[in-house]
Amino acid sequence: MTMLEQGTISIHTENIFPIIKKWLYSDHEIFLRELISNAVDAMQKMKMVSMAGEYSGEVGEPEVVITVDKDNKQLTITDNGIGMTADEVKQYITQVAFSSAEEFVEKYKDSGDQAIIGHFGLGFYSSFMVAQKVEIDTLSYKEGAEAVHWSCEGNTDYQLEASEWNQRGTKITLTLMEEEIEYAEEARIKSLVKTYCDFLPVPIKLGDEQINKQKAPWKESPSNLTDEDYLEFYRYLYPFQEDPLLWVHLNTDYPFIVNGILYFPKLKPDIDVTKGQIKLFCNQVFVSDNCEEVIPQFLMPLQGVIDSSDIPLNVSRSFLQNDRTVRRIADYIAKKVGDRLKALYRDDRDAYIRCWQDVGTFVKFGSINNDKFKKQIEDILIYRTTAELAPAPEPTAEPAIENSEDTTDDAWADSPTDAKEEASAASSEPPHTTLKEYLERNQERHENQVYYCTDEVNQATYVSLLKNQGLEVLFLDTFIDTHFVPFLEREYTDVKFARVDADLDETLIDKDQAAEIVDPTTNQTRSEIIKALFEKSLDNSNLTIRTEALKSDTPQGAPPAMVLLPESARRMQEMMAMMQQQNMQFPTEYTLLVNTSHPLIQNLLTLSQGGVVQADGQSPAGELANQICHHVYDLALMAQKGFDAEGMQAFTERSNQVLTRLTELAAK
Ligand SMILES: Nc1ncnc2c1ncn2[C@@H]1O[C@H](COP(=O)(O)OP(=O)(O)OP(=O)(O)O)[C@@H](O)[C@H]1O
Repeated sequence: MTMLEQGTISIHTENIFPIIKKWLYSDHEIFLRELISNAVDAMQKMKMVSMAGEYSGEVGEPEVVITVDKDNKQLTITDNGIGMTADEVKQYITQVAFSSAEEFVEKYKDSGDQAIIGHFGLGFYSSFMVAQKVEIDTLSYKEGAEAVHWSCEGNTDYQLEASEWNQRGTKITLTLMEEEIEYAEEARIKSLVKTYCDFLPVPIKLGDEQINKQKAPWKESPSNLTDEDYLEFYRYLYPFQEDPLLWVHLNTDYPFIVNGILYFPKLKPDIDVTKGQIKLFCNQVFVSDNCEEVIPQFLMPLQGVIDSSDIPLNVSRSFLQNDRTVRRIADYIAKKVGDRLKALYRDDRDAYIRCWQDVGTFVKFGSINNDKFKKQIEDILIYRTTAELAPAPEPTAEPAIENSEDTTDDAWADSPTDAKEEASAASSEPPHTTLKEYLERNQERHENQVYYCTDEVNQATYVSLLKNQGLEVLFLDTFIDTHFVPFLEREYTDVKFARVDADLDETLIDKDQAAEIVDPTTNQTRSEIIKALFEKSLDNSNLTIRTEALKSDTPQGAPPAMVLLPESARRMQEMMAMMQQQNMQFPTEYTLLVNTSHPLIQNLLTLSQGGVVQADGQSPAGELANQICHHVYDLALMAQKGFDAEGMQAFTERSNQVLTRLTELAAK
């Protein structure tokens, strides 16, 4: 081989090779992505050169071929791209590539411990993280070009000589360092290609076998994709997961380029909302498994792909967070998600309600965190309700937004609220309503007062009590609602929110009941006697006994007793539990509301008054009344909290005693 040149790579600082070699151990693997990207670039340039008529030969089908040779610790990456002349090798590899690698390392050093997103930018020289020697054999497409061989052993000296390489394009040969021999394993290479280069638009072969998927659906026009295509892509990205609820196809090229498909997954209870699951790509090359800085925080649980060459990659995360384009891209994504939801609400209310349980969590989280998003979707925030509502309006004929190409950026200017505001119930789905509709509907009965339920099972007694008396209850029963209710209160300062068990609405109380009539002999009302009876029996200073006659259509339509937890005390308890990451402790102070209209309570009063006192001072009837007081209390409490072991045992024992006593009486 004739030596063309022997030189010294110009360096401006100390040798950067040791830095590159040591650089972020866990990320050595990215060298393969960098080399394959260069190969694909070279092939795309070849295509352009040919299209411009600057090359008359056969371009051929582009492909990247990788070979591994474990015995010789070698890995080669070959492309049939544009190739390089000796001058270009000197210019692009020894000068440009080196100085850009150097610049990158400089920048990295400045950013201290801050992780640099994607580590793009290190380029060709990243191969020195794994190779003790890197060789290039390349033949340019240019007429009369001669093949050249460049080699460098990870120091500042390189050789450039003639090469026997006789095909257009470039072969990079890495002789791996001893400790990097894993990159001569076929399985390792396959998995790296699948991770980083799966969607590159040219076949990548390991020997004869193509190992990348090649089709990037997010680059397609949405109108060319069917629902099945979107689902198939999701299943490919996230195997063994339930199908997503809906998706949004992002497709814009002005004022920034963003393509992507975002999926709303079914939410799992243990989901970590702080951990992103969206894959970030740059020109179809995988960059990172999280793009927390790029997508708004509230959309973090979304899945899918974002591809943008406008997101700066070789910068620190904090730089990225403050980058104007990145912020605008984040806004764009949030707006598209909002548009998609509004289109679904408008076009298919049933489908919207069906996925609301999961999607609603994102939307509520988004409303709390992002004012623009809140404004965009506030009219489509819905709540399941106990009201029986008329069917939803027919959908309009406007096309769904996700299927429209997008080339505009109104960067979330005040978006028009085009959602329907009429009744939002659906034929086959449980009725749902917006808050505005709720307030309007109930203006007469309970103006600016919202009753809500956080646990349909435990609060069933309360819900049916309110419902039976014509009061409408909203279900705010997802984990985000603990934060969402205070948020709504801040938004609607005139409106009061009370959980169904917080207090009694005046309309539930029957004011004309006999229980309030004063008995001239005792000078007490029946209500006062019942109160005293419970106070004495339960003997619990933290417990307030309140007696009221509850309205009911049938004698046993309202429960004999209920536990009321004051709204503010309960919320305080919830907040403490959240901060300490513990289960909520039951508030220490609360009220037992005893329903004086209930036959059980009326019988109890009679029982407590009518007993014969025995010689030993005991009154069997009085004792039974005492036990029944406890029992009534336990039953009311049971709706609110389970028993501990001791409580359960006492409850069972007492139940048996009461039943025994009652059967004795009945048998007499
Ligand atoms: N396989 C190849 N075929 C043709 N030219 C190549 C090839 N690999 C590298 N080059 C040339 O070397 C230059 C430097 O490559 P390098 O990977 O360091 O940086 P880059 O690709 O320009 O940018 P990046 O930092 O994003 O990787 C390329 O711009 C290209 O001109």
